[in-house]
Amino acid sequence: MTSFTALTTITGEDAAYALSEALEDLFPEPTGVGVFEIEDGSGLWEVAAYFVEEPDAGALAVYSALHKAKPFNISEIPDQDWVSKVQRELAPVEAGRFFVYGSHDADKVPEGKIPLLIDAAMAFGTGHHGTTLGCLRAFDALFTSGFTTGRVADIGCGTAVLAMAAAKVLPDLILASDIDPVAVDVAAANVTANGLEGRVNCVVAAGFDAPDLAASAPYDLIFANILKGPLIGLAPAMSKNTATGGQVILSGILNEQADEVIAVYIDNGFNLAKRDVIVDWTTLTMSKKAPL
Ligand SMILES: C[S@@+](CC[C@H](N)C(=O)[O-])C[C@H]1O[C@@H](n2cnc3c(N)ncnc32)[C@H](O)[C@@H]1O
Repeated sequence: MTSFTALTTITGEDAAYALSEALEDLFPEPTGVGVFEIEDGSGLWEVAAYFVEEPDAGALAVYSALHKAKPFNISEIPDQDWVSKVQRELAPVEAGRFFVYGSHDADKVPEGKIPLLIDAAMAFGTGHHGTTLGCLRAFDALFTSGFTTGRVADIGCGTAVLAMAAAKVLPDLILASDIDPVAVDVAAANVTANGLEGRVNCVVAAGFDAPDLAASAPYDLIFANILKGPLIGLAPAMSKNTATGGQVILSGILNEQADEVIAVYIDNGFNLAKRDVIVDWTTLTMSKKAPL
């Protein structure tokens, strides 16, 4: 594991997103996972990994990538127990009927809320970021409006926060995938910690590229909280794997990118049903039209 400090004018998971986007431009394929501590006191965020393996070259690449986006200073720092450090700092999050909390806040779950236990680890999805929160709220709204059973997939599951929210309220088996094997291990541990063994199946896969995911398609609901580029790249597969009348909840989209993503999904057979903005981030709910 290579660790860097990043001195930056943007904060928290937004900084992590900016890092991911800048690095994605330089490296088409993920090559590892990096931990970046944002030195403004906002905490520590994992960056899905787009830098070369050798620390020196990696540091250089990260530095160059960041200079394209913002004036950053990067330096390598000694590794430490990042997970414990983050766990001490995270507060619980309420999202509609869901309450996402770490085990240090087990005594704070409010009466009547559906608890999702997620301890900070090496995967994205503690509920704090506007994209995760947007997806949880969009799902909460769908459930309220009558989506109480269906085939569900969570593409880019990270901690499995969205898959587990679905499994807590729907009777169906939920399929989840992530391209990062570390995230899938974290997801599986969270599924166990939440008593959802056998209810959520997490696999390592890019998009739908796994036999388990293909076998359960088409889906009535697909979550995909990944960046604009992967969302657009996956649009034909999302269309193929969504049942007529089914929904997709899309996030990881900066507000200024939303129109482009909507246009691509309309071209792939979807209608826009709902658009939610949380600070800089847009979450879209889109439904699959019947074929002409
Ligand atoms: C922003 S995180 C979302 C995590 C969680 N679903 C949430 O809403 O908080 C995006 C996740 O998507 C994964 N990912 C990125 N591209 C992917 C792809 N093409 N297929 C599957 N997973 C992907 C990343 O490894 C990362 O764990």
